[in-house]
Amino acid sequence: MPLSTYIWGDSGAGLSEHAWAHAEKTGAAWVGNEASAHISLLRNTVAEELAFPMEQRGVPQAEMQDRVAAALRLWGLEGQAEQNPATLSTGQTRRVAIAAALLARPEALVLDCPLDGLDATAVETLRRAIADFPGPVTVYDRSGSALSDDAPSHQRLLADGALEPSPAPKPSAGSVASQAATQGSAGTALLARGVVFRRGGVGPINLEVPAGQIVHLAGPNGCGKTTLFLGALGLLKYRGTLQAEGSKGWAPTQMDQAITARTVAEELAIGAGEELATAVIDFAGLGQWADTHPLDVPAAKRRIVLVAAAMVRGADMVMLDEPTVGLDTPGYGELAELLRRYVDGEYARLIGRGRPSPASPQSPASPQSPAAPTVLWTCHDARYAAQVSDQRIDMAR
Ligand SMILES: Nc1ncnc2c1ncn2[C@@H]1O[C@H](COP(=O)(O)OP(=O)(O)OP(=O)(O)O)[C@@H](O)[C@H]1O
Repeated sequence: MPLSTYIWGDSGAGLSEHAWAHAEKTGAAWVGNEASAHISLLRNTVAEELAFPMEQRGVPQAEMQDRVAAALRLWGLEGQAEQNPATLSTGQTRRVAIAAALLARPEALVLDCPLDGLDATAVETLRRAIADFPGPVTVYDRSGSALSDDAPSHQRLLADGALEPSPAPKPSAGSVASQAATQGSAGTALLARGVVFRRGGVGPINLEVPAGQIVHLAGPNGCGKTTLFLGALGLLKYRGTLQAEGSKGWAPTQMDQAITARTVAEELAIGAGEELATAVIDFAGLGQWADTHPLDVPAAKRRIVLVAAAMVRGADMVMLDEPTVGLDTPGYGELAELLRRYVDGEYARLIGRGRPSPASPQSPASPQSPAAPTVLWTCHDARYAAQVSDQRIDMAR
C-alpha cells in the first residue's frame, strides 16, 4: 500500500507528541525521531537485535533467522550483523530501528522524521518498503522530503494541534547560494593521507579540505565521516597523516546528549566565557532563548544552539555532523545563512579576530594558521547541501 498520509509542521508544533499519540490510538508500530532509543541494548549483535521483536512474538527460530538475514541484506547491514548495535553510525542505527519495526509485521506504521541520517540508498529502500507495506503508513516530518513526493495527502500540524491540508515545502537554502566561483584559495584546513582508523575499519582516507569555504563531506552511511571528525579532534587513534592545525569547533549529530547546562547562555559559555556566549547569541539570533533550558528549546532552534556552540570560540574550522537533523523548513534557511556568514568572517570580526583576506594563498599541502574560517559538514540531502556548500568531497566506503 502506498504511503497514506504525510503530516508536517514547524518545530515546536508538537509533531513528535502527535506521532506518538497517533500510534497509540491506532495500535500502529512507531519509530520515533530518536532512532537510538529503539535499540534495546539487551542484545550484543545487530542480528540479535533484529531478532528481538520476533522472539517476543514466538516466531520459530528458522523463520526468524531467514527474516533477519533478508533484513540485513535489504538494509545493507550484512557487514554489521555481528557488530554491537550501540556502536553503529547514525544512519545504520536508523536502518536497524526501522528494519526491526518492520520485522515485527505490524498492521500499521507511524514514522517520525524517518529520513534523518539515512543516505540516498537507504531512502530508496525505505520508499520501497513503504510501498510494499500491507497497511497504512503515516509519516511525520518537519518539512517535505523524498517521502512527501509519494504521499497522496499532506497535512500541516498547527501549533493548536489542528491539522489542515497543506503541501509540505521542500528544504531550501533560501537566498544563500554557493559562492565557489568567487572565492580564492585560502590554504588547506584539513589534510588526510592514507588515514586508517581501527574503529570500524575506516580508511584509507585521502582528502584535502580547502580553508575559507563551506565544504560538504559526502558519503554513504557508515563510510567514516563521523570517525574522521573525531580523528581530526584528536579523539581517535589512526595510522597515516591527518593534519588540521588550527582551532576546531564541533557539533555532533545527537543534540540532547551534547547538552549539559541549564540555560542556552550557560551552555554556550562552556569553555568560552560569558562575553563570547553573548556574542554568539547575537550572531546566531538566539536572544529569545538565552535564558531557556536547552532541552525546552524547539528542536530546530536547539540545533542552531548546537551550531552556535561549535562557533562560539571563533574556531578556524567548525565541523558539523548532520546539522540538518531537527531542522524545520525555516531552519534550513537559517542554517544556510549562519554557515555563510561564519565563513565570510562575520563572527571573527564581531569578536575582534578578523583575519587576513582569503586572497593571500598558502601552500595547499600544509595546513597552518588558516587564513579564513572553514565549515566542514555532513548532510545526506544532496540537493540542499549543494545549495549551501562551495565544494563537495566524497568519501567512499
Ligand atoms: N564505537 C564504535 N566501535 C566500532 N565501530 C564503530 C563505532 N562507531 C562507529 N563504528 C563503525 O565505524 C564505521 C564508520 O562509522 P561513522 O559513524 O564514522 O560513519 P558515518 O559516515 O558518519 O555514517 P552516517 O552517515 O551513518 O552518520 C561504521 O561501519 C560504524 O558501524
